Amino acid sequence: MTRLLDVENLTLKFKTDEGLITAVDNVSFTLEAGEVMGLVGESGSGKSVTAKSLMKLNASNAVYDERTKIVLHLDDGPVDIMTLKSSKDLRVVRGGAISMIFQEPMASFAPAISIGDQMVEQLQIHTDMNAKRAKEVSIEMLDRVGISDASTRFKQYAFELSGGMRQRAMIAMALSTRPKLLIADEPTTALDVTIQAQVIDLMKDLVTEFGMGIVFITHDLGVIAQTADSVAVMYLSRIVEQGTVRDVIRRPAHPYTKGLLAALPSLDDLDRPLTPVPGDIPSPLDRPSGCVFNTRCSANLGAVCSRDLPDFTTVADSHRVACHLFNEGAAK
Ligand SMILES: Nc1ncnc2c1ncn2[C@@H]1O[C@H](COP(=O)(O)OP(=O)(O)OP(=O)(O)O)[C@@H](O)[C@H]1O
Repeated sequence: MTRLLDVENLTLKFKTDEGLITAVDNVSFTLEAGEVMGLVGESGSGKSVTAKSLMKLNASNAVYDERTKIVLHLDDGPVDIMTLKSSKDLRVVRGGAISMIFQEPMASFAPAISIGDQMVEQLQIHTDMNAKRAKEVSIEMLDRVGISDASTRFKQYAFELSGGMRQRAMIAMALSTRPKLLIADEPTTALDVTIQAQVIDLMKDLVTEFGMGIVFITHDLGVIAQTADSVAVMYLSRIVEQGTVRDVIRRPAHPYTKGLLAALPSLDDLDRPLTPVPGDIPSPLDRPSGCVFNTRCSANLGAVCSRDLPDFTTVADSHRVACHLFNEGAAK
């Protein structure tokens, strides 16, 4: 395994008129080349902000804590992302070593420029290819993601493609520069299930072929079970559980992860009622003291949960959980 990414103590607040919003709090994880890591959690838990931090792509009201360390390991040495300041420096990672795909592919394509011209332009910014070679590579890439008649599609505009095809074209554009890290933010949520399965299979093939790492963001643990090697479960800006997908899905430890799994439909037991996690995520301006999940937790132990932030406890190999149920030394 080759280490691709180290994220340590990522902490980010947004300055707003109402006060400081803690969007990401003390998040740490690592990613190896060829690994798919799922980042899962309900809306507002901090998944997208975490992912955008890897390229320092958050809005200008973002304030990173000085302990935040993000290091991307490239062939010619490590890049300390937090030290990159100018947009020229950041170009090394933005669209170069790191690419991002989104739920809505229209956001990636300019409406009045053909898909091909956009792919060629991106390749010319990030590589030393000439226009002829960039065109060849773009058409090869469109073909590689399963778009038939790629040279005709190359000349078309995003609105001329179906939803599934647009998603594939976006993946082709994101991967044409051969990024080391792909950030996929809910890439299949808007697709119907058949196309969703095809796009997931495609991404898995490409990880193997290109040896890149993927951070796959979704609110759906079912998609993570199909796609990822490891998973980090986020709730209200913090990671509450992380480990291999196998461990976390087979033996979930945190009451929140258990709740997310209980909310998934099961084809084996159609009579089992779906039980959504009760309650709503508190406002980030009004964060609970102690464990961030204590206001919704069915296993709440009382004072300790609303008073103390739980440390991580290792429950198996790389499987860690931040919950007082596993904190033997905690005064309850
Ligand atoms: N520019 C900003 N200014 C203020 N708050 C922001 C800004 N961007 C994000 N936030 C807040 O940061 C928190 C985390 O947002 P984030 O988009 O990462 O959540 P998410 O888990 O990706 O949710 P979703 O699945 O809805 O995208 C939210 O409370 C959000 O409102």
